[in-house]
Amino acid sequence: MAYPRGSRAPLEFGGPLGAAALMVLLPATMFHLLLVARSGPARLLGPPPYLPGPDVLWSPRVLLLWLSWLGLQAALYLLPARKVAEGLELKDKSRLRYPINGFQALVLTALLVGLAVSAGLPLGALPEMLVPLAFAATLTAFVFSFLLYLKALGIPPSALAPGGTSGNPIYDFFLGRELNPRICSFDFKYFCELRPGLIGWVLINLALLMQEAELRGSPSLAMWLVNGFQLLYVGDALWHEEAVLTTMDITHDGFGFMLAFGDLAWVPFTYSLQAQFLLHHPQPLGLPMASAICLINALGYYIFRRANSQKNTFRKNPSDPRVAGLETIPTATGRQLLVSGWWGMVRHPNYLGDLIMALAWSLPCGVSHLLPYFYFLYFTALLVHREARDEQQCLQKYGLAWQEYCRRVPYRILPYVY
Ligand SMILES: NC(=O)C1=CN([C@@H]2O[C@H](COP(=O)(O)OP(=O)(O)OC[C@H]3O[C@@H](n4cnc5c(N)ncnc54)[C@H](OP(=O)(O)O)[C@@H]3O)[C@@H](O)[C@H]2O)C=CC1
Ligand SMILES: CC(C)CCC[C@@H](C)[C@H]1CC=C2C3=C(CC[C@@]21C)[C@@]1(C)CC[C@H](O)C(C)(C)[C@@H]1CC3
Repeated sequence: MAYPRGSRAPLEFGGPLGAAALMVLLPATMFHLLLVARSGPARLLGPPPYLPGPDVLWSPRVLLLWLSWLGLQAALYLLPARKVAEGLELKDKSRLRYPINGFQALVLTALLVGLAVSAGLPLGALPEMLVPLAFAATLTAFVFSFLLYLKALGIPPSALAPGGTSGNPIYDFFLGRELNPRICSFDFKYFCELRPGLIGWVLINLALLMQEAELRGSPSLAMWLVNGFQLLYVGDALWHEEAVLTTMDITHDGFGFMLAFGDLAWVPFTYSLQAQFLLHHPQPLGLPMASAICLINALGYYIFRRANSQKNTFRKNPSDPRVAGLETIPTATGRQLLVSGWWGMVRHPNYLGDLIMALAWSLPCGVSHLLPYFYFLYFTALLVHREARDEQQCLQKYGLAWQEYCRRVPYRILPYVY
C-alpha cells in the first residue's frame, strides 16, 4: 500500500495508475466475457471472436430501454417502505435513514415483467441486446461517476469518504469522494448497490432461460439450477437488505466509478455469465449430479446466511438470546468481537459460504470449459483482497483486541488452509 503525500489514508488498488488501469481493464473484461460466452470455442483466455464496432455497441433504442429500467427501479425505491432503517453513526454524529423495500421492488418487478410478457413483450430477445445494453450501462457509470465527482467538490470534509480524498483526480474519481451522495432522501449508493444491477441480473438470467426454451423446446436442468441458485442469492440480499448498511461499501467506500460500474454494469452482465454460457453451450446434467450440486449450494447458503445473521444479530443486540452465550473479546471502542460460533471458526465464515455457492453456480456448466468458472476465480480474488482491506480497517479500529482475535482465530477464510 502506498501513502499519499499530506494524508494518512493509504492508497489502495495500486494508487492512481492501478485505478486508471482498472477503469480500462474492467469494462474490457466484461465485453470480452460477453463476446466469448456466445462464441463456439468459448475460451476464457483466447481472443474474442470479433471486436465490436460502434454499430454493435451503440443503439439509442437500447440506451432508452436501459434508462427506463433505471427509472423504473428508482420509482420502486421511492414507494412507501415497510420499514425505514438507520445507518451507522457518521463522523458528524448523525445517522442517515434508508427505506427497506428492496424485496418489494423485486416482487413488483416480477409482477410487471410477468404482465408485460403475457401482453406479448418478447423477453427472449433480451440476450441479443446484452452487448449494447452493457455499453449503455458502462457509459452511464462513467457519466454518473463524473457527476458524482463534481457534486463532491462542494461538500464539507465530514461528508467525504476516508479513501477517496487523495487529491489525485483519477484515483478519487475511481474510489469516489463522497461517502453517501444523496439528493433529498434518495441515496445513490444504496440504491445502486441493491436494485438495478441485482434485479437486472436475475431478469437477464430469466430472459436467457426463456430464450433457451424457445430454441430447444424447454430450459435445460442446468439452466434451471443456475437461475434458481442466483435468484435465491438475490432474493436473500433484498430480504436482508438492512444488513448491507454495515458493509464496507456503505460505511467506508466512497461512491465513485468502482462501485457505480460494479453495481450497474459488472454485476448484471458478468454475474449472468453461466446462464449466457449455457444458452450457447448446452450441457447434459443428470439428476444425481444435479442433486449433488444442489447440496453444495445449500451448504454454501447455510454457512453464508447463518454467519451473516449471527454477526448482524450480535451487532444489533449483543444480549439477544441467540448470541448471548457466545464468547467475546472486549475492545477499546466498547464494541465486542465474537470469538466463538461461526466467527470463531475462521475470521470470514460468510466469505467461505459465498465461495462455496460460487462454485455451485459454475458446476452445472460442466468441466469442459474454464469460462463458466470465471465468477468463482474472480470472486476468490475479490474476497481475498476485500478480506485484506477489512483486516486493515479492523486493526485500525480495534488495535490490540483485533490482534488477540487473529491469534485466537488464525485462519481467515478456509479452516487450516488460509
Ligand atoms: N457477491 C458479491 O459480489 C459480493 C458479496 N459479498 C458478500 O457480502 C457480505 C458482507 O461482506 P463484507 O461487508 O465484506 O464483510 P463482513 O460482513 O464480513 O463484515 C466485516 C465486518 O464485520 C465485523 N466483524 C469482523 N469480525 C467480527 C467478529 N469476530 N465479531 C463481530 N464482528 C466482526 C467488523 O465490523 P464492525 O466490527 O465494525 O461491525 C468487520 O469490519 C459477505 O457475505 C460477502 O461474502 C461481498 C462482496 C461482493
Ligand atoms: C468491479 C470491481 C471489480 C469491484 C466491484 C465490486 C462490486 C461488484 C461488489 C462490491 C460489493 C458488492 C456486494 C454485493 C454485490 C457486488 C458488490 C456490489 C452484494 C449486494 C451481493 C449480494 C449479497 O447478499 C450482499 C451481501 C448484499 C452483497 C454486498 C456487497
